[in-house]
Amino acid sequence: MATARTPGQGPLTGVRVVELAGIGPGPFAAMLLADLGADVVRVDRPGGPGLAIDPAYDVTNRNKRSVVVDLKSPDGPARVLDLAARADILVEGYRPGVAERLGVGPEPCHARNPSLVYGRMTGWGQDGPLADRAGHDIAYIAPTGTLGMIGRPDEPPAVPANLLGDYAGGSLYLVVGVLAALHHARATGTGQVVDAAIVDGVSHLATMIHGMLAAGGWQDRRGVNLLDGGCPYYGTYETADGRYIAVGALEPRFYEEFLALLGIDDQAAARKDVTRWGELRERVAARFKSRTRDEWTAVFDGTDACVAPVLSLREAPHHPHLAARGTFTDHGGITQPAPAPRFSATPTSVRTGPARPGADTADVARDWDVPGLLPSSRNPQ
Ligand SMILES: CC(C)(COP(=O)(O)OP(=O)(O)OC[C@H]1O[C@@H](n2cnc3c(N)ncnc32)[C@H](O)[C@@H]1OP(=O)(O)O)[C@@H](O)C(=O)NCCC(=O)NCCSC(=O)C(=O)O
Repeated sequence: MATARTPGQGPLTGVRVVELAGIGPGPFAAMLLADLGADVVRVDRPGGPGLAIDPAYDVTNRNKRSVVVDLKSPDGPARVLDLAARADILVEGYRPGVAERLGVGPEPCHARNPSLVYGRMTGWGQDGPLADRAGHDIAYIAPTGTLGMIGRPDEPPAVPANLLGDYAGGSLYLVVGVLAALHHARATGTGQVVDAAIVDGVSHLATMIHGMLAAGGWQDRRGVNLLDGGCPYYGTYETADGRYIAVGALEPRFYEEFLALLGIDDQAAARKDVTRWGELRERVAARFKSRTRDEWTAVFDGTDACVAPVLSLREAPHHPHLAARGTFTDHGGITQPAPAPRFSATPTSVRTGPARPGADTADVARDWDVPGLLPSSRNPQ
């Protein structure tokens, strides 16, 4: 019998993923795989993970199904190994050694399924002096140099929520890694362990900056460089209504269009003359202060001046361009980002809302042929 949560749709249709529930980057990586059509079974723990939000609003569990397995019960590990035996990819985000201690580490999984891709998501990585230490996004990005490079020169580093570490440096690298390893496993029959550490991924994101640093084109401090707000035609400005507008007019022709529309006609030479950047910044700031954000947005609308309004999260879905593309979607009464990227032959969508812990046990037991997941078979009378 087909169910409302039957997986599918998207380029990863037919790929089976086991997610051992954790917080932050692991669940988001598994959501990405689910968005792309994989059959993701989240193994929730009794009582849920530490920082869990209300499951009904935990949108990073959309497009997944959930079973609850107590890995500390005598038969718990065997249930997860049964799932791993039928899976292409497993994702876990415990501290190093925890999965091994629970009996679901790479060794027993590969003994059951040699082609399994075993993806490990952590902040510090599987080895190194800090591997066993607890942490969160901000502590992982701090030593990489990336936290220190964001913000104004005379203020503390700006905190980029948990987007940079958990999701960009963490989840996205895990997903790239497990899909690359899946490609290898399909070609050779050999699985492997993918060690995705936020510290590695975030450092890797700064590759171009390190090149500029080596070339003398980037100073090793924040807020004084071309792309970190140090440049007057690449940054944000306050408008008359206390909101903000963003400018990224780097190339000469875009810079000239920007100045012309802003109403400044004597600063063309300032673009390449750093000694004039202070004056240029003041002139630009004064102009932007003279009208509201939305008035300036209308001025630059339809031009190549590379200017855009800084919107809030609630405003974003209503931006005309994002609305036209359907960048956000509504599912179950929750406005949320639609799956990305987009595929011409295998379109994706939000198929189901957040999986409720344990709600799909019967369906998964049947579809994956793991009857041991069912409570009755665990406790035969
Ligand atoms: C986040 C953590 C610091 C949380 O630390 P801990 O609370 O000590 O959890 P651990 O991962 O070390 O261990 C998980 C514990 O749960 C138990 N466990 C796990 N799953 C189960 C199931 N299914 N059943 C029973 N018990 C379970 C497991 O045995 C461990 O308990 P014991 O056996 O009793 O030890 C750590 O998981 C971690 O470093 N993870 C990797 C990096 C990471 O995800 N960082 C947070 C990113 S989120 C973020 O940055 C942000 O939100 O901001």
